[in-house]
Amino acid sequence: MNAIRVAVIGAQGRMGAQAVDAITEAEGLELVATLGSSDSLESLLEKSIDVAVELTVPASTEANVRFLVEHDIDTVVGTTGWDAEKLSGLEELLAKHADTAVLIAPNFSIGAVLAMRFAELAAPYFDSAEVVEIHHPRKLDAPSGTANHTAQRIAAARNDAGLPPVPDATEIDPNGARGAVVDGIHVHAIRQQGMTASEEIHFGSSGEALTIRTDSHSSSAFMPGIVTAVRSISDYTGLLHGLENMLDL
Ligand SMILES: NC(=O)C1=CN([C@@H]2O[C@H](COP(=O)(O)OP(=O)(O)OC[C@H]3O[C@@H](n4cnc5c(N)ncnc54)[C@H](O)[C@@H]3O)[C@@H](O)[C@H]2O)C=CC1
Ligand SMILES: O=C(O)C1=N[C@H](C(=O)O)C[C@H](O)C1
Repeated sequence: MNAIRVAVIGAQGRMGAQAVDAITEAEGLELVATLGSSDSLESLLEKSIDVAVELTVPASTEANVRFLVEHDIDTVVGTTGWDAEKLSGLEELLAKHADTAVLIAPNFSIGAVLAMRFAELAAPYFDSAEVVEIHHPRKLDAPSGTANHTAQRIAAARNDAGLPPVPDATEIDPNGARGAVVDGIHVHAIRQQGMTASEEIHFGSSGEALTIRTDSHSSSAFMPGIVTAVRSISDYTGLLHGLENMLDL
């Protein structure tokens, strides 16, 4: 069987550099292009790329991914900053490229993917739910893509179960101490030197609490997920939001 021909975009970044190594070492994958911020995406078109891995910055990712879809290249995206409007625009574009797939994965770590699933399962059983994410201070966006995705999934599970809004008597909060609110779920972002990425999901009901925590101690946590996604994306078409869609969770 022919090797899957892979390009990494954002190859000089923290994630991109590790992805280059992981793809180079992975059986059945062949790294054929690495692009940095000054390289043109056009250069990919003569290289018969099967899968592009996009690990850049929130300001660049949408244009990069749209270019790749327009040229029918399956794409695995780790970059954050994908809001509902950008996702629906991408879905519309993918509808015109019926054989092409894009995975937008807020988090490639299996621990984080499972934590989100556990949170979704727990959500209908608790009155209160809040998300706390902790990242390195170089991170450009807040709340993290993972925290947004977690809050959205908790909110959807609560909604499906017919739960009312989370209880909260706060009337006075001039400085935003209650954090961001994503689909009715409060999300708090901490930036801490020495951290890679962590998330805590706090649930509470009368007399009890449940805390789910996931820690990524280094970017190596994300590499098996990237390799899995690159290997399986050709089995899909359209937009997949979250690695869980490829893991049968
Ligand atoms: N989904 C996941 O599991 C993970 C996602 N991330 C996300 O991945 C993204 C990248 O993270 P890091 O590698 O830590 O950031 P980074 O800042 O170290 O790397 C980003 C790289 O992209 C390059 N770049 C910017 N615009 C570009 C363009 N148009 N074309 C090509 N390269 C371009 C920059 O020059 C830089 O080298 C962030 O959005 C981060 O939140 C980070 C870790 C895990
Ligand atoms: O910027 C990071 O580092 C990370 N970004 C992703 C996010 O925003 O959720 C994934 C992980 O948390 C690391």
